[in-house]
Amino acid sequence: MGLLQSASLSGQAGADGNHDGKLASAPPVAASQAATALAVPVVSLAASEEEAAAVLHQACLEHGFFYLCDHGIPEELIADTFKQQRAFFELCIEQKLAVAADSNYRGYTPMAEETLDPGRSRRGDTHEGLYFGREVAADSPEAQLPLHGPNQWPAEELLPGYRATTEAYQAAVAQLGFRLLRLLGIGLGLGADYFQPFFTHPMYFLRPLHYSAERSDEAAGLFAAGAHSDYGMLTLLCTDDVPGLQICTDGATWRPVPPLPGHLIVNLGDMLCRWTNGKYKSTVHRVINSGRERFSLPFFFEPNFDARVEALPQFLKAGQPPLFPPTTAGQHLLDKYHSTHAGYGQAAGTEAPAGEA
Ligand SMILES: O=C(O)CCC(=O)C(=O)O
Ligand SMILES: [Fe+2]
Repeated sequence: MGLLQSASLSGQAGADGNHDGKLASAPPVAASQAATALAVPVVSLAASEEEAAAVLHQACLEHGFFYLCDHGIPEELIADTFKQQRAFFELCIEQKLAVAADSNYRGYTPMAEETLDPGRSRRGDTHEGLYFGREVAADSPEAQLPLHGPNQWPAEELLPGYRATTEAYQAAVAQLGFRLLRLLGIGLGLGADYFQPFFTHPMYFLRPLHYSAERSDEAAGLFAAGAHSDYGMLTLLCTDDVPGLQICTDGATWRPVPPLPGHLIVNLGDMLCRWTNGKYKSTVHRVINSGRERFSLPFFFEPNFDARVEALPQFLKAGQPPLFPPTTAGQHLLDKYHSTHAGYGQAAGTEAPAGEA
């Protein structure tokens, strides 16, 4: 699919919500409505930066979700990365727990450890996952920061090629993140390099996920991934061919964003919403499982730990306070990990950081 096209998707009404454009607590339950078609824009990286930035800007204003094509990550690398993740998740629990998430929250998080929508869930989400951040040597001064340090890799003898493949995919998708940063700067009229200084030591995380085949049951409070907005700047998501991702853009209806072969799904996180004082959308989404096992590869692209995230002056109306209090990228991430990961406080041995309003 080329530039300026959009994928028109019709959806099934599900649990309903109310996303008010602010950062996402999950939408409250409301009456069901019939779903209408939703056009998800497609940004092509084969177009000029100006053209691509214009489509991206529109997508960010509308739903904060778009498909990305002509992204340049080889199909074979994607296929190998999924193959390696499947092999990891097929290991027995003891082998997986050998790389259990450490004090930097890097490593394995078991099934149901995460509850993305604690208000509505009765059990943890039906997925297990792994966090791999930007590799930081244990003796680097950066390793003093929360969430920073060496990654934990399964033994090479156990999963030959796992680390090399996963790192190659992570490097490729991180490069894409930097390309999208340029488009964001152009789209906002701030200049292609505007966001670069906030990403000199980015906190990015590849998070291979495995969803069990257990059917989601909204009434019973069981979700594959509960309703949430993403915490960072951008999420670049690659999924297998099993649908499940849904977004709520109108406060009332959940609509599917199905996988499209050769395309990544990109969505904005909270930090862009904060920087633009709500002008760009960090849209609530979730994963509903209809009975098939599913694998996905979200890549969370986040600014430097100490990057200050606050509304840029051009997005403030005279005399009006910003919608969100200022924070830092690191603080926002820690706040979110504390509220959604059962293991975070324990593994980290940290005190809960001061919450934000
Ligand atoms: O697996 C998916 O399709 C989405 C996952 C997601 O929303 C997340 O991990 O934040
Ligand atoms: Fe998400």
